[in-house]
Amino acid sequence: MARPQEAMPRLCLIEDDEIMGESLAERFRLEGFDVDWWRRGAEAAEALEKRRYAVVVSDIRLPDCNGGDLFLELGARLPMLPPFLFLTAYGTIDRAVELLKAGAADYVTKPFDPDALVARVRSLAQDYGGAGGSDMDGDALGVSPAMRRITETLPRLARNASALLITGESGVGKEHVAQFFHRHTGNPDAPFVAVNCAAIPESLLESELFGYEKGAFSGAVKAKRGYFEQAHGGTLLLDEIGDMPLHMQVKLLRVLQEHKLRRLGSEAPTEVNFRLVCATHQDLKAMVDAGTFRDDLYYRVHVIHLRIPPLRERPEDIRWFVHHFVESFNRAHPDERRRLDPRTEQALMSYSWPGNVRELKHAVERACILSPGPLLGAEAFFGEGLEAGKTDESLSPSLAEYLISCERDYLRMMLERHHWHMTHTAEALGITRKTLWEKLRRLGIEGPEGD
Ligand SMILES: Nc1ncnc2c1ncn2[C@@H]1O[C@H](COP(=O)(O)OP(=O)(O)OP(=O)(O)O)[C@@H](O)[C@H]1O
Repeated sequence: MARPQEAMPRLCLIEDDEIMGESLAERFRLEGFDVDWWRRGAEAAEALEKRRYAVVVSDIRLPDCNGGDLFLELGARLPMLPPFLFLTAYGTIDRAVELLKAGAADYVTKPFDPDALVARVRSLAQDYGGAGGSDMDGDALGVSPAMRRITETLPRLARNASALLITGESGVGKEHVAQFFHRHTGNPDAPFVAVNCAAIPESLLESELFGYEKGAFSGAVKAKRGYFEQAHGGTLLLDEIGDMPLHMQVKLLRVLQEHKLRRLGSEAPTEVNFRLVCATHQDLKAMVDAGTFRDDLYYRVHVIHLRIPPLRERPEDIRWFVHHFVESFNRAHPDERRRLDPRTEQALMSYSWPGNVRELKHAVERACILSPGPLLGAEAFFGEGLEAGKTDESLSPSLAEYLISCERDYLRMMLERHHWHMTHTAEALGITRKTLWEKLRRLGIEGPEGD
């Protein structure tokens, strides 16, 4: 099947030299990029304002301006810039280093190895969000293969499935995915009702879910529709379904089978029809085995199961989310636009994010608010101890450096344990070989002979 158009990474090439530009444009097109080639800085600036690119490859010396000034000027004006990679001649290396400090992604010195350049550009495009197309809009769940698969599958499930089970650690985005499912059911105006089963006291759960008639119990001064009824015609999310007590599980199953319920204090049945999304961070199968979750309900809700991987298993999404949340901040605060220092990105990607997307979102929001200037440095995320130029030795190494060194040591230990067998090590770590390879490259870990 043809890949959708936006899956092709869009490259902005700024190069005035005809021979160099022609050969780069051709090479990148052959490599599967959708290339826009601009000879002048002004044309490129206009395009960068209008189109979304996955990556920019720019010469520093251009006929109408300096590529570095163009980058700085756009960075100050636009809410978000794709990664900039500069092509530098010998005499412009100092300038390229300065640009790195100002937030550029990388530079290569002419003459360069075209294969290495393609590999670097591909990795920047992937880290940033691949296509540079519609990925950053509200209808994407991430850019990792796992999240792309889920994004592609969900609309079909939403049209056909009446029940869905979403599992994953706290904060991975289970409720977000449930809302995405609901938006694609074809009736976006229908109700979406989210209930956290763990947050409702057991004694109130039945009346909250089933509703009650006036006078059904001492506090029932007027009739109330329960969550099941409120979700009628729409989607009901039962979050933390593993926390539902056994006696309520029986009642839930009956509602799912009969599509009817009786409010507390009522004899008359009320018809209810909703799509059910259950979410949990627990292992329901293990709970069935332990007798704390009913097997008949398990089979009823488990028809379609989506597992949302933790962020540490999909580092591509870390950078994508950071940009996504910075962009949200910039939209809300157009006068205080922020952008990321690439060195900060590396530290963010090396951290394991135990609180997943929720923790990352809060960290970005906090960093955007606390950062004194537009460039988000590591100190905004990890504390004042990282402030550039700080000399207090007691604050060294920084948290980011410490986290990176922990990760480096851990990977080395795992590699040694698996005799440096990449596939076995990646499996043991629960990540792909590619992710492992990228981590080794990023952390500067070489094979045993190079050590
Ligand atoms: N794809 C996404 N795009 C934007 N924001 C997201 C995305 N996924 C998650 N978030 C945000 O991350 C936070 C946590 O997400 P969510 O509440 O869906 O996680 P959860 O897995 O349901 O957590 P819990 O298990 O604690 O209930 C929310 O603020 C949510 O808006």
